[in-house]
Amino acid sequence: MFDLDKFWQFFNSEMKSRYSEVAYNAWFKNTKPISFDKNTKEMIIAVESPVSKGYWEKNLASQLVQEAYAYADMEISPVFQVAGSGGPERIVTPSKPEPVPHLASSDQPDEFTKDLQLNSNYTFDTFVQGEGNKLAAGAALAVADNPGSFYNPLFIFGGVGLGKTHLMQAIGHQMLAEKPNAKVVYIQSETFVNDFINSIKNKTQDEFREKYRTCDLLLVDDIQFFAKKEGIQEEFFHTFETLYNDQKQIVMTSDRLPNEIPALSERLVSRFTWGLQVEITPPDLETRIAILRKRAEADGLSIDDNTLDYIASQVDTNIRELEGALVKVQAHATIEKEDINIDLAKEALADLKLVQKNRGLQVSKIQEVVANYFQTSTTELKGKKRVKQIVIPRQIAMYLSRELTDSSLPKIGQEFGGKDHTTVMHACDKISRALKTDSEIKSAVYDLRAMLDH
Ligand SMILES: Nc1ncnc2c1ncn2[C@@H]1O[C@H](COP(=O)(O)OP(=O)(O)OP(=O)(O)O)[C@@H](O)[C@H]1O
Repeated sequence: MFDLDKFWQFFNSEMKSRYSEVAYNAWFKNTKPISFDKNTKEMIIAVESPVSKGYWEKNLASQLVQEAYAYADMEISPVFQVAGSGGPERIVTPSKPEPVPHLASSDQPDEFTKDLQLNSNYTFDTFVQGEGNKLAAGAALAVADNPGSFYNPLFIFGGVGLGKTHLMQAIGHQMLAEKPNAKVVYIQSETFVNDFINSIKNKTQDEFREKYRTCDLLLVDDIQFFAKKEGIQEEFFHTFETLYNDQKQIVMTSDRLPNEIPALSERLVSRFTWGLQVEITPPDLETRIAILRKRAEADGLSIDDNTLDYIASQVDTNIRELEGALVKVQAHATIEKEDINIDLAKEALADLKLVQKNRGLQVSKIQEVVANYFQTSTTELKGKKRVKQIVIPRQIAMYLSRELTDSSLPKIGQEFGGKDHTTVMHACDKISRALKTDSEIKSAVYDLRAMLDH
């Protein structure tokens, strides 16, 4: 009798030994069998996202079929279904079983060293996956596994300090680990701009083109700086076309989507969307703790769970700052000659709390919290619907934005889908008055302030 759960356990342990941890987490961990029909041989498997489905169908289904045969002489015909909604999908995975070796930039062949400044810490092994980044990590792995074919270009976007550069460079490390002679070019977009300008000044355009148009992997960080630079965009367009047509991989990062980059030419916007665009969103508490734990381990620090939890709860939007908080605690412990514990962490980070408070909230954060509270969406808050269930939350969100941020009325209007500042003013007046007469609104505003910690 074929036992589906047992077979899946067997298959998973096989895959665990064959794939790196990152790849395993990305492809297998959340994939589950649903049913097997012994007459039709159909095995239904739930995968996390459409991209995962595509990847399984293209790259992993055959392994599953082989393993079923190896396990029970069983022929199966896998069918993949997407379970739940996965958000902006994209996925992952190196087919090479070995973990990705680290390669310090000093190990690069001479011809690349002048362009290549890969940070040796930015590998897949050191990258912690969590809710906010697993699709991006998956996509990066898929690209590292199949450069130039799977998702080209790969466009990683998201807020400051969330790991975009780290992931992008991890692709570079993996390519160099597998093909040490590959030509990997990693640049900040400003470097491209400067190189281009210099090449015109020095009449070295041929060298410029040679550098950018003949690489195997081009990694361009913070591409939003191409905004409004027509000549650069024109040049980059040709670079892109050449690499793309030669099936060379292009990876870009940005703080926003291509169509949100001011005055980015239509043809670049369209090309940037040919491959895959994947967002990294801020890490949840669990991921932040995991990042700190990994970092502490790497630094040989022993920190108990409560203290890690405390530090992770102090910085919630930027991993660079999260790492900074750990460094601060570490420094404090050295100066005070004490072990790291929660009291010491509190002392060390006391001023961080102040800074964070003074820095104030973002309107977007307020919108998110208000939308959640009233079980609506930020899109509705920014929209035009005039029904009461939306109008009240929208007005409360405007009121709190006015009260708790430094944003001007026009700026708030803008953040609410481009509304006029008089609309914001009206909302603020209305909620101020309601606070005196309407107990429901009063308690909602009270709760929301508490949630926003203000
Ligand atoms: N998931 C993660 N696991 C481990 N470290 C991470 C992770 N995400 C980010 N980091 C670390 O956080 C720091 C900031 O990451 P990175 O520079 O890649 O962010 P970024 O999104 O490119 O930021 P920016 O928008 O400023 O360019 C780096 O030290 C990086 O190693």
